[in-house]
Amino acid sequence: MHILIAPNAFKHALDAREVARAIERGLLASKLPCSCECFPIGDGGNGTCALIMEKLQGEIVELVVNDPIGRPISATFGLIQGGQIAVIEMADASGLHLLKSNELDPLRANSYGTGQLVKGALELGVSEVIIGMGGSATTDGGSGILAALGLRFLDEAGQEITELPLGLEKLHRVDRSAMDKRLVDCKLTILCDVTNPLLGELGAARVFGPQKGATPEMVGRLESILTRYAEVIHAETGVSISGIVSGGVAGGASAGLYGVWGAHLVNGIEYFLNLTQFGKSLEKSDLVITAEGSIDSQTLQGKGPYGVAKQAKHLGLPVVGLAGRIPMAITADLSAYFDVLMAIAHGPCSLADALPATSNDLSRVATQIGNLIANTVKR
Ligand SMILES: O=C(O)[C@H](O)CO
Repeated sequence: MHILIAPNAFKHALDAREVARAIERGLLASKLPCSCECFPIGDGGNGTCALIMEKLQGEIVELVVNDPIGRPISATFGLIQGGQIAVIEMADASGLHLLKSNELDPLRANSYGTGQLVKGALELGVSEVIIGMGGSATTDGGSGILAALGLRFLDEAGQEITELPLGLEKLHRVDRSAMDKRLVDCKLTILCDVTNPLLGELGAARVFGPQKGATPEMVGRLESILTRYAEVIHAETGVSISGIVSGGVAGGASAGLYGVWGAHLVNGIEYFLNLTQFGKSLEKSDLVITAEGSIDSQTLQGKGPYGVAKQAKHLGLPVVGLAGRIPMAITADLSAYFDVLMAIAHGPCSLADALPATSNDLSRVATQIGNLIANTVKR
């Protein structure tokens, strides 16, 4: 039996590669004679571009850029297709993981460093930029990225606003005249990790602001800033960004880049699986195991395990989903994609106790699955 192991990362516990290895370890320790292929996946968030680079064997370029709160850090981007396409991971320069909890600063954290990476790629003459978005520390609507590319944010008196995103409370208009001219001929594709819109109850500030340190008062201010930002971009470009699907990705950076640069917003996992030719590995497999910290109805909104299961089901393959948390009742929607959905915990425990046990839990459950199949096949 050939088993394809295609998990996402378990946030705060293991990256996708480690998850895959833990499952593989468990299967190989079982009674099931099997071969495994580890195919860790990414849906736009942390680690996605590193996995793309690994699969496509791209060239890595290193640059010193600003982190979300303006400190210099070393970040990388990748070049694929003979240097024609740059692959950038927003979290590399602007990620939440770069800040300690006492450094979170949602009104001032910005995406300027990601813009510096884009500029670095343009310097090398790329004709397309792919940005994996998600896992960001910012709620600046991508104003930092756009500022690094020459967009000027002006107040009513025509003074340039440099403190992003807080200064955008006074935003009156934007000036595109000094923007990098190379953007015109460069395609931008954004791999989106969620479908949330820029504004409103399900928007970037309300849903993701709190995990970036925003208090309820800050969430309100960020929502007003993004509302004003959307109005000003609309006035300048004629493009409405307030309600577009996935406009709330990475603090609204997807929306800002859609409005000003004409970015193509795509489902992160689908794009990832196509780019890395996941289908070829599927064709060789008898069973697929996917996993993520949590698998529930949200997963079906386009998250990693859903993308994997969808393609596997298209070929009629059985799919096992492993997660730290699953719903009490498995709905028909979920069972249409996951033949078996299992929580991996070894007993009732707090998240703090569960996280360090993730690797062992995954291996133990994988061994159980392997043993079950081995015994079933024997009979
Ligand atoms: O970066 C973020 O805000 C979240 O991952 C959603 O995109």
